[in-house]
Amino acid sequence: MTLVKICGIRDAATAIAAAEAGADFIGLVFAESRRQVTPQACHDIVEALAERRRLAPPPADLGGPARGEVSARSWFPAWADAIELALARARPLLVGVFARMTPAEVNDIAEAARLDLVQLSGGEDDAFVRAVQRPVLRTIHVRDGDDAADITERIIPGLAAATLLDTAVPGALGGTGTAFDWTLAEDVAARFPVVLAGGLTPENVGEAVRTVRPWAVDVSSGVETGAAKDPEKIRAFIRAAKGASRDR
Ligand SMILES: O=C(O)c1ccccc1NCC(=O)[C@H](O)[C@H](O)COP(=O)(O)O
Repeated sequence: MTLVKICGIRDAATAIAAAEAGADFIGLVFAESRRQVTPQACHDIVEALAERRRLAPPPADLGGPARGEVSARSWFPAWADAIELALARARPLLVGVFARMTPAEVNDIAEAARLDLVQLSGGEDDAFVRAVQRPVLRTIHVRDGDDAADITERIIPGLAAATLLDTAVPGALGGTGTAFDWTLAEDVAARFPVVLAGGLTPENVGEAVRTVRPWAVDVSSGVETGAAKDPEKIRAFIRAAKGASRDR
C-alpha cells in the first residue's frame, strides 16, 4: 500500500485530523517558508501525536541497516522495511523538513521535537547527510530536461534512507504545487522506493500512483484551501492515494 506524507502541518488539530484519516507521515517545515511551524505549534503537535502513540513503543530508533551492513542493492528496500515496521507500531511518523541549516541545527531540532525522520530539501551534500543523526529523506529536485538516468545517478545507497522526488522550481525548495513529468519517476520507482512529491492533489494522486507506483506520495499545496491545510482535502487525498494503490 502506498504510504502518504502530509507536509506543512502547523497545528495540532490538523495533525490529528491527518492521523485519523490514515496519514503515515506528518511533515513539519523548519525551513524558511510560509509553512514554517512555530515552536509552540511544534510542541503542541508533538504532544498530541505522542498521546495518540502512547500505547506503542516510540520508534526512536527505526532500526534500519547501518552503512556496510547490507549490499548497495538491498540498502533502500531494507530501509523501506524498517520504516514500515516502525509504522506498524506507531503511526504517523514525524518528519522534519529542513533546508539551509547546519547539521548541528538539524540534529538539535530533531532531538528536541522528537522527530522520527529528517527530510533534507536544500540540496545538502553527502557529508551533511552523514552528519544527520536521524534517518534521512533526501530530496532530489527534478529539473526540466532531466531524464531518468540523471535522477538515478543522484541516488546513492548507503546514505539516506529514502529519496524524495520533487519539482525543481527556480527560487523555491519545495511546497510549490508544481508537478514534473511523472514518466521520469516511473523508471526510478521501479528501481528504488521513492517518495513522489510536487503538485499532487486529491484529483491527480490516483493517476500518479497508478503510473509511477511510488513507495510513498507527499503533498502540501494540494490539500490547502487558501493558505491553510483543509482536513476535507487531506481525507480525500489519502482515500484517493490508498484506493489507487489497492487497485493496481
Ligand atoms: O513546503 C514548503 O513550504 C517547503 C519549503 C522549503 C523546503 C521544503 C518545503 N516543502 C517540502 C515538501 O515536502 C512538500 O511537501 C513538497 O515539496 C510538495 O509540495 P507541493 O508541491 O506543494 O505538494
